[in-house]
Amino acid sequence: MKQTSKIFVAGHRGLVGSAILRHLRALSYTNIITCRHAELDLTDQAAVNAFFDAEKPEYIFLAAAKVGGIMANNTYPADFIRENLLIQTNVIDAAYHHGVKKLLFLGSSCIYPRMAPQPMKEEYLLTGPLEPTNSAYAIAKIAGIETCRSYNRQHGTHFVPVMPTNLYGPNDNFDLFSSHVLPAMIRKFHLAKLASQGNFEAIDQDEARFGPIPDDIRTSLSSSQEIPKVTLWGTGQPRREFLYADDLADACVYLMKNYEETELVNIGTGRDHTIRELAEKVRDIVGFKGEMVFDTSKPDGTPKKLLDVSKLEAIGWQAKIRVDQGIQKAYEWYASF
Ligand SMILES: NC(=O)C1=CN([C@@H]2O[C@H](COP(=O)(O)OP(=O)(O)OC[C@H]3O[C@@H](n4cnc5c(N)ncnc54)[C@H](OP(=O)(O)O)[C@@H]3O)[C@@H](O)[C@H]2O)C=CC1
Ligand SMILES: C[C@H]1O[C@H](OP(=O)(O)OP(=O)(O)OC[C@H]2O[C@@H](n3cnc4c(=O)[nH]c(N)nc43)[C@H](O)[C@@H]2O)[C@@H](O)[C@@H](O)C1=O
Repeated sequence: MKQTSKIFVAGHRGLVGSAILRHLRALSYTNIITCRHAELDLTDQAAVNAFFDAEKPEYIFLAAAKVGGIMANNTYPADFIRENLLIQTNVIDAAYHHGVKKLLFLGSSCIYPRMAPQPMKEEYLLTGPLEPTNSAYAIAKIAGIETCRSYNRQHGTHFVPVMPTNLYGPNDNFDLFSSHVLPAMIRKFHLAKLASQGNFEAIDQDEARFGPIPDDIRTSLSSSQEIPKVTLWGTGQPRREFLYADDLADACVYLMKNYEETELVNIGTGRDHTIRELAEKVRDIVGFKGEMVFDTSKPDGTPKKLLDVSKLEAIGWQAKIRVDQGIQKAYEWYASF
């Protein structure tokens, strides 16, 4: 991939796509193409083909997808499987027909079996049953891996599936129903801190910027003189691994330039934390002084998800941003609005 190559970043306004775009610009790539969802719906095959006819990209980062946390996945499985199958199939097929030199397909660590041995190696794919809260999304992503492999085998393309762990950073989704855990914690602790300071104007501004605050959280923030409690989901015992989006972007560009094979590669840090430990870190970084409670009526999901990153390290890449530094950066981004 040269500085002047024509590079399509699909999903450039999301968490991952925006980080890849920032990274490519910082590295002085000059010929990057993007298209907003409102102008190009990637589930529409004819529209995707017309876009490729007009733009003729040479390299693609496929970071457009229907994405969400445990509750969104568990509530809308039909949307997750349908939209992801359509987006990835349309883009991968158009990439083949338009002679794209290399494509990186973003999968997810939820492709591995729920009870896979830890840390999870690439070869554990399809060795056991999936986690039920996100099986529809996981099966779409597994189909994406097999689509890349099949086009490579039949057509000699160079389409590479990469499997990132849980991600966070600027342009994350902070909606308290559909987000992942880290942005949800940042927002819940921040709102509770504002309420404990009596800063209700800032809470209204937060709602205007990041979307509606659910009624139960609103009530806990507005009513009393006491410091509100922050309610988190599940038992707090599941373990997750977190990678900052800019580290992921660095890994994706590194693999695009240096990985000549086509088999899938995990992208993570190799370290995990319990949800409770993570909550304590976020609470301290935000500076909230009150209590947190766990609502065990909400699902835990997979008990433990930690990627084996030895393949990635052998290719020459390692994560650089520690989780406490990353949370600090993500909180600064969120609180700057
Ligand atoms: N976030 C995470 O923790 C993880 C993410 N990943 C993977 O990384 C990739 C990117 O995820 P992430 O950045 O977090 O997700 P985001 O939701 O932040 O971004 C997804 C982007 O895709 C766009 N998009 C969605 N549907 C369409 C469509 N039909 N046509 C055109 N554009 C569309 C969205 O646009 P709009 O917002 O306008 O709809 C958005 O810009 C995904 O493949 C995901 O599976 C993997 C592991 C973990
Ligand atoms: C990236 C990955 O993301 C999803 O899987 P997940 O890792 O289970 O997702 P999550 O980030 O939403 O939750 C992680 C853990 O955190 C707990 N938790 C506590 N309190 C909140 C909370 O307030 N919000 C959320 N969302 N979770 C909370 C929650 O109960 C769970 O135990 C899949 O969509 C999957 O498809 C996928 O690829």
